[in-house]
Amino acid sequence: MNDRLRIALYQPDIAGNTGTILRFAACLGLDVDIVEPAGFPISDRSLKRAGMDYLEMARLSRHVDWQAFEDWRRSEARRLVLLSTKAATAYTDFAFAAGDILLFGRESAGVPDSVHEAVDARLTIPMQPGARSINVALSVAMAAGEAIRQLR
Ligand SMILES: C[S@@+](CC[C@H](N)C(=O)[O-])C[C@H]1O[C@@H](n2cnc3c(N)ncnc32)[C@H](O)[C@@H]1O
Repeated sequence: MNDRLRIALYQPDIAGNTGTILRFAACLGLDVDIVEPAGFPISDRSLKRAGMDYLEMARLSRHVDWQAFEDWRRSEARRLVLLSTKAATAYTDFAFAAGDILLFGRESAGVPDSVHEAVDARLTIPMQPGARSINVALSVAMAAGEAIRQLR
């Protein structure tokens, strides 16, 4: 196993967000996992528009479903760290480690309870009272930015 940070997207359903995240990850040297099914084909025009030519640089692994992703992750002995609006620990209070996978939920529904329970840690980005959630690509940038800051 290499010690790069990874970004995992659970069944993403907005192609433009995934393209933005793939561009971000390519620029920063992060690997990306997509846990399928996604709500769009990987050839989607919005994904290509947001990811631009950075898609060619992106290190993307696709997993056919959650079980396939989990089997692979356990074989690599990587920690899985979920970013969730329902977590109690602030992402800035967590000690990230090399090789961690930061997991983000789908835009429409986050992750199911079974996934919430399967992870090693659950973190939140504190928001103002009444705010529901941050765009998933922005939450990737915030959490990955903090992990990179700690591990630099
Ligand atoms: C648009 S949000 C999902 C909203 C969904 N209705 C829910 O209740 O989870 C998409 C993903 O972005 C991440 N996210 C958004 N805001 C967040 C926050 N304040 N803290 C941590 N993660 C957040 C989470 O991974 C979330 O599953």
